[in-house]
Amino acid sequence: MAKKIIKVAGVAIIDQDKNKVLAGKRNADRLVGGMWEFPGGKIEKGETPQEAAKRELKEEFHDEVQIGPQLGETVSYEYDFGIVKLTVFFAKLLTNNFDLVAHSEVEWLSADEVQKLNWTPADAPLVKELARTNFRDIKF
Ligand SMILES: Nc1nc2c([nH]c(=O)n2[C@H]2C[C@H](O)[C@@H](COP(=O)(O)OP(=O)(O)OP(=O)(O)O)O2)c(=O)[nH]1
Repeated sequence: MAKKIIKVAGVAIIDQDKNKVLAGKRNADRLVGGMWEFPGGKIEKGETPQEAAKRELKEEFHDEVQIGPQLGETVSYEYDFGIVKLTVFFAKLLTNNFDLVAHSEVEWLSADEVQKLNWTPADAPLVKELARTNFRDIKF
């Protein structure tokens, strides 16, 4: 049987003063648990990827974000449970609650630190792109 396509939107939250990006560690009991990711989740019917990203941030951190340009290209990655199509946007925080609902921890990283974490395999090309980005250059 053909594998299920799972459309996902995530955010690379950046702090342009500190020139850092935020990574979240997925709660251990979730699919692909314990790995680092771009906070976000599945795009629901009728939502744009940007709307999904904003909604997920509200659900996962109880925070509002402003969505900026896309990071790299949409990534397609085949897991045993389906094919994830992941679109990630740069974003900045408009609030600072950081209630951890879906993550066990978060970390702010400079571009040369991003590759030290154990990211989900789908994220590899996006993390590579982050590693060569100056977050201060991102325009909102
Ligand atoms: N948010 C996010 N998901 C990712 C990344 N990389 C990656 O492979 N995924 C996968 C893991 C999941 O299979 C899927 C996202 O689903 P999710 O479990 O986060 O979605 P959700 O919050 O809408 O749903 P759920 O846990 O309630 O089922 O995409 C990433 O960087 N960020």
